[in-house]
Amino acid sequence: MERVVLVTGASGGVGLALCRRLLGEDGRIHLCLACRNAQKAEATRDLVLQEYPAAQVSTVEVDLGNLASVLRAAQELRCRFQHLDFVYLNAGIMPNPHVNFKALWKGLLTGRLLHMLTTAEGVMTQTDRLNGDGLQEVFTTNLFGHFILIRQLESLLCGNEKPSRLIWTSSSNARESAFSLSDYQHAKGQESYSSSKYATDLTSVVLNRKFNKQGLYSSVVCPGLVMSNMTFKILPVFLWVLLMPIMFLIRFFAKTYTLTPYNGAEAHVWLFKQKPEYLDPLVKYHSCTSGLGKNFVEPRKLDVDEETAEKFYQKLLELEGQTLEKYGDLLD
Ligand SMILES: NC(=O)C1=CN([C@@H]2O[C@H](COP(=O)(O)OP(=O)(O)OC[C@H]3O[C@@H](n4cnc5c(N)ncnc54)[C@H](OP(=O)(O)O)[C@@H]3O)[C@@H](O)[C@H]2O)C=CC1
Ligand SMILES: CC(C)CCC[C@@H](C)[C@H]1CC[C@H]2C3=C(CC[C@]12C)[C@@]1(C)CCC(=O)[C@@H](C)[C@@H]1CC3
Repeated sequence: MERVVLVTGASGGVGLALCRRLLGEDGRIHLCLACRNAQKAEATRDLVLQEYPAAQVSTVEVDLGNLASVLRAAQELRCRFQHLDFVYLNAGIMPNPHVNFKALWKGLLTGRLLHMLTTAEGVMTQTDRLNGDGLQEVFTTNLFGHFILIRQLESLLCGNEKPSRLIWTSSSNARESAFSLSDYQHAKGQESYSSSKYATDLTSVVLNRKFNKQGLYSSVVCPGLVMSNMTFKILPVFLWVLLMPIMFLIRFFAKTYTLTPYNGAEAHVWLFKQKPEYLDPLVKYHSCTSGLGKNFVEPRKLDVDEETAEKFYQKLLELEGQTLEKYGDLLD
């Protein structure tokens, strides 16, 4: 029986590279591209079919930052499929990024530069805003929209003969100190991206605890630093081009400088080939590239407190309850 793979944020960057690589691994999968823009989704489908003309590729429209759109997409997917083998929860945003170059300079003097260049700790801030649902946009797009999506797809993911896999694109920028249970949407701070990725790690840990017995397995990956539309919003493209030789040099010391979306998708593709029972739920799988350009995957222990993870999960369930009450008319 064909395997069905759903990829969010499939229209560019890591998501698109992942779709191409997955079809290279197994041309018989049914690939469903989840994109917020229908035209982009069709263009992506055409692009993928040019490379793999015999592939089965469909599209579904979903704006992860808009909960009504997420509920409609879930309804559509429930009608189309009986089972989802893999869901790559990859779409993500980092709006209005600001780089603190002074901090990088200080890092050079204090010996923390390499750490800063790979995690952006103390280097990046963002300005977030409220979306149409009255929720923080980064939290909703990067985590909560995905959470609602998988919860609404539970019948396709849990309790079936075959296991199902969730693979979240997290980040090495995920940091406990950017996250707080009392402000889990990160309305007050300026590190909404870091907070949303830490929240992603917490969520994955609890999903494993609650759903492994029902055949659902969740993993988190970091694609490393990748040149994509997201990073092109951090610095102007010409500056990135000028910095490219330096970044290739940095890669000799920082293996997470994967730089291309193809390399960034290494951990996602590796997980596609693994048996879920053998994976560690408390590990993040990092895509890495050596100085000479060889790709590999490095597992690193997650920095999560399981009690905080459980408390946060309860808060997600509360917010889910409010969401479903608000959009009752969109439910079956
Ligand atoms: N680039 C990097 O260095 C790193 C990236 N990551 C993570 O990797 C993932 C992919 O990012 P990357 O490929 O680099 O960035 P891109 O900006 O290239 O891709 C992001 C994708 O997410 C989609 N997307 C954004 N907002 C929404 C939304 N509201 N609803 C549906 N889809 C949406 C975009 O769609 P559209 O084309 O319509 O904009 C696009 O397909 C993200 O989760 C990011 O946080 C993690 C670590 C490092
Ligand atoms: C490398 C150059 C010589 C200087 C570039 C300075 C900064 C623009 C980068 C240094 C560390 C980078 C970084 C990210 C963005 C660009 C930097 C801040 C990320 C935050 C991008 C998104 C992620 O998810 C993280 C894994 C990246 C961590 C490193």
